[in-house]
Amino acid sequence: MTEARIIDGKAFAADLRGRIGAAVEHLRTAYALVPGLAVVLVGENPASQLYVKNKGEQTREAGMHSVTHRLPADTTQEQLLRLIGQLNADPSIHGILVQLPLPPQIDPAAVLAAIDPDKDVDGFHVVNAGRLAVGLPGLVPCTPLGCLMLLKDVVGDLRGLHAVVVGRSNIVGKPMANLLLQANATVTVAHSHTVDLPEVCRGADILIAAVGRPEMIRGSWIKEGAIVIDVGINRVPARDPAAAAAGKTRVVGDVAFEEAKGIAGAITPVPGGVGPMTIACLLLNTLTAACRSKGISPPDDLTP
Ligand SMILES: Nc1nc2c(c(=O)[nH]1)N[C@@H](CN(C=O)c1ccc(C(=O)N[C@@H](CCC(=O)O)C(=O)O)cc1)CN2
Repeated sequence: MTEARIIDGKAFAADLRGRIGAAVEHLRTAYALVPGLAVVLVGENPASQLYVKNKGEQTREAGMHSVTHRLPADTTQEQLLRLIGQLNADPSIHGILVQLPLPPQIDPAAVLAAIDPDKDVDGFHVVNAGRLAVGLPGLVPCTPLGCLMLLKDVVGDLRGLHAVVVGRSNIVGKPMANLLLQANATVTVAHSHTVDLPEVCRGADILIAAVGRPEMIRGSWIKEGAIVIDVGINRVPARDPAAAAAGKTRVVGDVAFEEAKGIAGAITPVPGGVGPMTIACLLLNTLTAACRSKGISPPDDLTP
């Protein structure tokens, strides 16, 4: 039995960010255009604080204009909507992202609906969801876009392959299914009501795990040679009991990696797989939004 190829999302994302940086430099010299990204964080969720810090750093490293708005946890929906209105009207900002989750007094649907769809670099606005569903150019959610890039790097052509997406969220599962359909895969979307989920998964040439449940997908659910893309990022107690008792944690995916790697043909690790692609694709979407705002074609060697 051969071990699966480990798909190095961290290296792929670093290379993509380098290519985005080169494209940004070209935009600056050829068109005097500097793509700008505004990230809005409400509250003090520690994981969100880290993601937002990384987004700012990586945006600047790519040569883009970066603005971060850190708002207190008791910010009202009205205050947040006012800020979004200002960012929509700001010509130096081509991409707007509101970090999720939001505090309970704020309705995320109302906030996402307020972002100009052409600046919606998260791709969460219903206009962009609709564009993706009918195959029109729009902005595509970053995590599924990153998964598609990794998949295409491993298999090239997805035509006719059976892809099973486990999870049907608006942020990952549904856009992922639409992207796979566009790539001519045969797509099954499985969820909490699916009958005999292990058997459904065993039918997959490509298995996308996006359920948010630590190590739920076992090795025995995977077809030999399948490509497994693990979107899950779950914090569980550290392996060492003393460390766990001291509150230390580790990150695992939705797939039982140690079991799966002996069966799959290729698999993304957690951490270091899909996660780093999310921010790289955010930069890509910002570049795309900036180009479109000036009627410039985005460089096609960057898109999957
Ligand atoms: N507005 C948005 N909010 C959130 C999104 C999003 O795409 N848009 N996604 C997640 C958080 N996220 C980016 O915002 C994100 C998550 C994980 C990673 C990452 O690189 N993860 C590392 C491991 C990190 C760890 O150890 O905790 C990895 O997988 O290697 C990047 C970005 C929710 N909110």
